[in-house]
Amino acid sequence: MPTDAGPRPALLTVDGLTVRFRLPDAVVHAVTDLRLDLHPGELLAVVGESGCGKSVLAHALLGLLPRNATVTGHAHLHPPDGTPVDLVAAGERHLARHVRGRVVGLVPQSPATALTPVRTGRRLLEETLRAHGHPRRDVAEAAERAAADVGLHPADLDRYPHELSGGMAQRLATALALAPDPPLLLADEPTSGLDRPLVEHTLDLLRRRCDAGAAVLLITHDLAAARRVADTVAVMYASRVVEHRPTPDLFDRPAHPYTAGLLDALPDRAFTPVPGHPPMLTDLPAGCAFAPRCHRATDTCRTPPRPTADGTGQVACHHPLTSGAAA
Ligand SMILES: Nc1ncnc2c1ncn2[C@@H]1O[C@H](COP(=O)(O)OP(=O)(O)OP(=O)(O)O)[C@@H](O)[C@H]1O
Repeated sequence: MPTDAGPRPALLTVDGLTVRFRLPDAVVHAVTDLRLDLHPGELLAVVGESGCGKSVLAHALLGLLPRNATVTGHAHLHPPDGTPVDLVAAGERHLARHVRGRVVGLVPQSPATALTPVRTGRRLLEETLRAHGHPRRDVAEAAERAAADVGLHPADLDRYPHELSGGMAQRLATALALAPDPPLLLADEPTSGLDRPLVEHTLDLLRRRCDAGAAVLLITHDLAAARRVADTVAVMYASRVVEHRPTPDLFDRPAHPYTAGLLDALPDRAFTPVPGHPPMLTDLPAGCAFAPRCHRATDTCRTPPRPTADGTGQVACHHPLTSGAAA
């Protein structure tokens, strides 16, 4: 995938990542054959309708899926000062000791449930900083600075998670993920529950981390947020990435009919929702999963389209919009 992030080697190379959940009488195809690179300094937004596999992708990268999940493929992480690791093959002990928090930070989608309930925000932040080697003498000051960065008042730090509003818990979770300064941050809907100024504040904070050299994978259903801060956008549909290209190209010349549909649904565009509903991930069609909703579908779409480079990025569609292919 070409990006403007320069020739630096990728920090993360995901290759054929596939996640299945076993249910008593079905298999959920949550992520299928996902391939992408993420470079230092790059902010990649992963967008798509609810249930398409975005959060499962983030959890698969951190080994945080429940026991009914099977993960295959590879996700090679190349930490700047560490040993490369395949996040899929690495065991729980390695991920817990060397990867989670330290090299890969996670802003979880549901911070209220992810925050340890018996510690105040201050204690959580101070413990996180100390666990990642921050000198004890100025840890208190560093915790307040991390809180201020996300717009939390020092007094808010003395509350327990259940005493925080949803937006405050969200900001505390963001501060906890950012505090160890990980080179890779997975931010799963980090702006949910925040009002507009705080949304922009948080997005700008993530952007600044990238500008300082970190890589951010931002999971969001908010296309305006992606447009504001992302270098590249990957569009997921029914467990697969169907289009991936630099942000301006994706917004100006979408190639996949689904991407074009998502953009048409924006209030400042046609404000028309994509017709129909996504398929059940337990019952995907053999061919293109978007075909039943697509006005361009033909018999060819009964076979699955392969991701194909088209000049500015990649699209997986038998009948891409011609404007999208124009490099
Ligand atoms: N433990 C599980 N067992 C079975 N299915 C699961 C499990 N966890 C997630 N899924 C399914 O995997 C699919 C992808 O879920 P995921 O949470 O990644 O969606 P998403 O794109 O992040 O949506 P949202 O924006 O609503 O969070 C969904 O169909 C979900 O129901």
